[in-house]
Amino acid sequence: MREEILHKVKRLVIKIGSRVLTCTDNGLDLATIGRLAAEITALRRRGIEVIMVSSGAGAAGRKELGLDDRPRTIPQKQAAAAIGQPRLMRAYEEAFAAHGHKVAQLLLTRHDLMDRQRFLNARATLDTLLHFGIIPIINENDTVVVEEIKFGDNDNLSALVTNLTEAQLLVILTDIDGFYDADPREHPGARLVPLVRAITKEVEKAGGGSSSTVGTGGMATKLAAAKKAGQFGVATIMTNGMTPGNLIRVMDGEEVGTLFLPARTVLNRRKHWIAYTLRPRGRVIVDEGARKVLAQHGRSLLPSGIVEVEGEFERGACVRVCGPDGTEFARGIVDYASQELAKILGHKSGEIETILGYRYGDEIIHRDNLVVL
Ligand SMILES: Nc1ncnc2c1ncn2[C@@H]1O[C@H](COP(=O)(O)OP(=O)(O)O)[C@@H](O)[C@H]1O
Ligand SMILES: N[C@@H](CCC(=O)OP(=O)(O)O)C(=O)O
Repeated sequence: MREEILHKVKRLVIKIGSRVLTCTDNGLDLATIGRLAAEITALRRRGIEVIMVSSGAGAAGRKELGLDDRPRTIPQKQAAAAIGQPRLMRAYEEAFAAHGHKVAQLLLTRHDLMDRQRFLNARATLDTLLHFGIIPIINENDTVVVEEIKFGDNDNLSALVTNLTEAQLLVILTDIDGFYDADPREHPGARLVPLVRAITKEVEKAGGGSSSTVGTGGMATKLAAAKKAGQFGVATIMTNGMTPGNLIRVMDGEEVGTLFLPARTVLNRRKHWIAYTLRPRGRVIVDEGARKVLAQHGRSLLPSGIVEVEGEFERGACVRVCGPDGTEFARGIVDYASQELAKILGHKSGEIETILGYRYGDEIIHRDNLVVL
């Protein structure tokens, strides 16, 4: 199975977690960075293009602020990242230069991938860098990012980068050997799972938070990332980045870490973007009949099936679609704003024009703009 997947890999996204890159006292671990640069160089020699998503800016900077533990406020976190990011890049630059390779920095926010034009600009930049044999190193633009436009963790960002770069594999290097069937801190008998065929609710339940003072999101965000990548048809392999040679072992097809297979039904780019890149602005609660036809028969959402609208949003916004019990089961782009929906919900499509005095169409969310999760 691994061989089949690895055989097709021409372009690879490697995500490296903060703990892998830092010493216990929070400074950058230059020896590890040097070793990873050597391993990545070996992959480049095999003709594989590598895009890195690297954490570690915050962890590398917090020592300079005299903080032993996690920064407590958002400005502290942003200040730590502002100090740490150039240090991190300098460390990579020097480590790769020793092997004759050049690196480049890209700092992204969710806005950059939500907006088609920015997305295409980022893609063109990455393609150009790869064309010139330069290794792009991506991180979230922590110093400017606000809640609204934050990815929040580099696991999810790395999954979106596989889409941006059309890579064939995502490798997540972290501080643990792979995915365990339960959070190993709470369950000492937990076992490593070498293969995950599908990221089911049960699998998600086993994914706990981070155990280190530098990591963000823990296993939960890694599972979310593997799911996102999987819905693009991209497999994820997660392994311990602190173990020398593991990256090479993974690419040699050895059974290290956990392989997450891609989903059987892959979402097209537009639907993936709706489901995972856009940020939902509100909720639309539908009745059981509407839930059924949307979820099972792939129909569009009509006003008659809507029972409640929550939040304020414009026409063209992304919203969560929830069943009568409030559970989200789909996401989509609305053709009507929340204020318009409040007037037409529960009515037949034919009544829209009479109620509003105009109409954009019969559907509230057209099936082309609707993703069942
Ligand atoms: N089921 C699980 N399997 C493995 N690790 C888990 C699990 N649940 C929670 N974790 C925790 O997730 C941590 C890795 O996530 P995190 O600290 O965010 O690392 P990174 O900095 O690499 O992103 C592990 O060290 C472990 O403590
Ligand atoms: N952008 C942040 C890292 C965020 C993050 O996801 O960290 P991690 O869980 O260690 O991959 C930084 O560089 O400090």
